[in-house]
Amino acid sequence: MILDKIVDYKKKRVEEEKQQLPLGKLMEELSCIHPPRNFKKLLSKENQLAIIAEIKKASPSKGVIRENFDPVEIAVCYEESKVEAVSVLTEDKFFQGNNAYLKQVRSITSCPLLRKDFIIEDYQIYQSKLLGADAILLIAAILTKQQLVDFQKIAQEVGLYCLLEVHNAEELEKVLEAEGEIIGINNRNLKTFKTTLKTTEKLMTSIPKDKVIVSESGIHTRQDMKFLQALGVNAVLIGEGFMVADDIGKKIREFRG
Ligand SMILES: O=P(O)(O)OC[C@@H](O)[C@@H](O)c1c[nH]c2ccccc12
Repeated sequence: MILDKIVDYKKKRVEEEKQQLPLGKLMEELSCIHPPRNFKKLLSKENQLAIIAEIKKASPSKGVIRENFDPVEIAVCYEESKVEAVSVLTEDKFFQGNNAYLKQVRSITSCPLLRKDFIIEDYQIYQSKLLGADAILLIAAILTKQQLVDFQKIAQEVGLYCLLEVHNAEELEKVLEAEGEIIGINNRNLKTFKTTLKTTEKLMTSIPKDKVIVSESGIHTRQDMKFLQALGVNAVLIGEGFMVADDIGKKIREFRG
């Protein structure tokens, strides 16, 4: 499965990164770090579907999605369009992201930033903070319940929100037991890459009302937005839908209606 491949590569990649900047040094640099921008509050506005807009050049299923890709230019556009938060893909092999994008984007926007990557070790959490993230993604499919608990604790200590991602009932149960507060439902089946908003519809019913719910992937139209809003979702995470647009600002206005 693709996730296994990504995680194998990630393990090697993190080892290289540790060589370049060992944990001890990284922690020293963290001592004078930014307070987080309030990711959670911005996603839980009443009567409004919040948008987390993603900066994503490529994906394993689609290859390159946006040829003329300038992360800073996209971030400026997202900010001008007043999205609630921005997600920056930093995974370099399968999504053609880069850690540097996060740093660059932070300096030019005041939106809260989600680091979109495959976190499998403590090291990456501290690194996310140093790169300028306000929130990190924790993917239940690749982490144990204990890791979800431990990683959330570290994130809280350094001042990072966590978006806990699930795509089936077992993963959701694990995330609820780990007491995640912001839950992302990934509409993409990671084996077939197919997306269906029914995944959100189905899993939503088992999530307590006090959680913030984000529907992720496969959101392509104003209709999709309306459907999710009617379900009571708090926020949507959209990558491709914006990345394929020539005029991203116009696309966002269209989605908002
Ligand atoms: O481009 P889409 O279909 O709008 O999807 C965005 C986002 O949900 C997707 O990029 C994503 C969801 N979970 C992930 C985990 C890792 C990498 C990427 C993702």
